[in-house]
Amino acid sequence: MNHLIAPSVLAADFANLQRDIELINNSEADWFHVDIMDGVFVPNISFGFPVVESIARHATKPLDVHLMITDPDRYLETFKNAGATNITVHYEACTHLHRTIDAIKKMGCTAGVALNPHTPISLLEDIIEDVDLVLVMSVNPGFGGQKFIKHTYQKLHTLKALAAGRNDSLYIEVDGGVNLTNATSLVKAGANVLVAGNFVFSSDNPMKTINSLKELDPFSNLI
Ligand SMILES: O=C(CO)[C@H](O)[C@H](O)COP(=O)(O)O
Repeated sequence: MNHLIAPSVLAADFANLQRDIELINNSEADWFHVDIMDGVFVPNISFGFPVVESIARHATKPLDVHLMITDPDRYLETFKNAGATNITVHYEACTHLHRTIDAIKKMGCTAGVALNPHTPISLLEDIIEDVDLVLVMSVNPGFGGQKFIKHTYQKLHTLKALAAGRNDSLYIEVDGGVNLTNATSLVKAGANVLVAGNFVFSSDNPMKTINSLKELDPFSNLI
């Protein structure tokens, strides 16, 4: 699978949200990454259902919704109705992860599980076949613009090995501090979805930045 790019709307200009949505629509990005923070699971609050509905109304690409919230089961259906294509919940926020993943799929969405930087890949041993996506957090969740944690490379290798032969269509997503310096190495380590927020929207030309991330060819020098 060629790698996908999911610009994080968290770093967009909320006063010009429609402009930034159109920018993503017209770029080579594949998905919209939509971060939901509740101020409890993470020490920050982002935005809620009306904003997700507005994004969905204007977006021409799938909405990849990352729930950084406690007890996400309460809101799965509301996010689906707001326009989510993929819903990712945190391993650390779920008591019955298998049930939650099942509920997301039964609604017709793809289902992802996110891991905080301290949470080992090995904990996915008994659920790797059931998820569509694993989101490896490469910063502690809650804020954009943080420094990339290098141990992520090791986690991507471990995840790729865990999924091999058991879930070969798995989306392996990396989120936090992604930029043009580490993107090639991340794809080589196993990531096939790159989330980028600040690197895109703080750049002089966000469209060009998205397209540069997409046009990387990490395997071009391999026979
Ligand atoms: O989930 C997130 C924060 O919890 C963001 O998606 C992530 O941090 C991306 O932002 P940036 O690319 O600016 O690091």
